[in-house]
Amino acid sequence: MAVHEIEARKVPVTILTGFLGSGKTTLLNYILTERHGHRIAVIENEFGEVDVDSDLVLASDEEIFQMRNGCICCFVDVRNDLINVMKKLLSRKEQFDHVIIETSGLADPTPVATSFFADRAVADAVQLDAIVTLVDAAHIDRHLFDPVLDGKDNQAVDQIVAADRIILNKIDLANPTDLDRLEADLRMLNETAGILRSSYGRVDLDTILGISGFTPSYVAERAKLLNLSLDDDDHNKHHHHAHMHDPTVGSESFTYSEDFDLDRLQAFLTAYLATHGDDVFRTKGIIAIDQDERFHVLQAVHRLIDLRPDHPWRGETRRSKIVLIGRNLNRAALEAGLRASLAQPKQAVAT
Ligand SMILES: Nc1nc2c(ncn2[C@@H]2O[C@H](COP(=O)(O)OP(=O)(O)OP(=O)(O)O)[C@@H](O)[C@H]2O)c(=O)[nH]1
Repeated sequence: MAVHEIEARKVPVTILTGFLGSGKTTLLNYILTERHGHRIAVIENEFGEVDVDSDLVLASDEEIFQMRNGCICCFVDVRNDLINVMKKLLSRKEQFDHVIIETSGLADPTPVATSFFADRAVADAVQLDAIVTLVDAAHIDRHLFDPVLDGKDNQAVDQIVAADRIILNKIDLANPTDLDRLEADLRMLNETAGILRSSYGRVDLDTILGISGFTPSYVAERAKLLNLSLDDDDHNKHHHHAHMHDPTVGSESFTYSEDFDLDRLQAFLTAYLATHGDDVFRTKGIIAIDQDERFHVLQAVHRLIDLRPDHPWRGETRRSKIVLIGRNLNRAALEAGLRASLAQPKQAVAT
């Protein structure tokens, strides 16, 4: 069999990355609902203890695997899980023809990419199609030039450096001059990746899927920079010294079985983020609102809040989940504010 025929049977894998709130799930939903002829399996990984993302991904026929026990790029167990999920998927190869891995917003995609090469069976069966990095045009500056990370590993930068395609998203929130300047900054970090612009992730999918944009030698190069060995055992030994996330970033999650008062919750979040919005990178939630049949979806990126009704609760347990990710999160203040925003304030069930 010719080499190109063997190559042709490999399953393409796209790694979808981008800082917290840059629009990964929005793009994923767009991909999953567009008619593009691909049958896609999705593997998701998120940061934060309570799973909100799976509620935010639209129901579809595609397979969605959740990996929640840590950041995909950071923990060896999770990366082994990734290989196991991939092996499980590959045993049903006829059901899909493309795999998308959505990384957590705080992941460096390079170790995720290297994990494929660490397992021979997986390496033989899949082909990394591209690392696609979403960039939030309205908020990326504060992360690229984050003074707290001066001289340290910066995931927002890592994600751009590793990209084969960069999608400059949320162009509706920036003016054309800023976009041009931003694009020039991105070009300084990554000289070769194609840069696309979008609003709500709406790009021509042919420009991001099935592009064979990934260059394996680059993985080796980046792995070396990170002091990551492609050999599994070796990697386990050195991993913790090689690559750590920004240790100043953490998450707080809350679960409530009582309903919220919409106005009070909106007022509390607006006030909290007005004061702490520099430090709170991301807020997400699924919220039960008093006297409302519909669950509400809470999305905030720094101070920009979006809290809106979605579908009626169906068979699910009516219960709210909220996750905040950022620095200096004051759990006690958050809990007090959230509890005071319940329709009938009671004891909170913290997770
Ligand atoms: N104005 C505007 N908002 C957008 C755009 N794309 C996404 N959003 C909003 O930005 C917020 C975050 O989008 P997500 O798709 O959840 O971002 P994400 O990268 O998956 O977030 P994490 O999973 O936390 O890393 C949501 O409120 C989206 O509706 C856009 O192009 N313009």
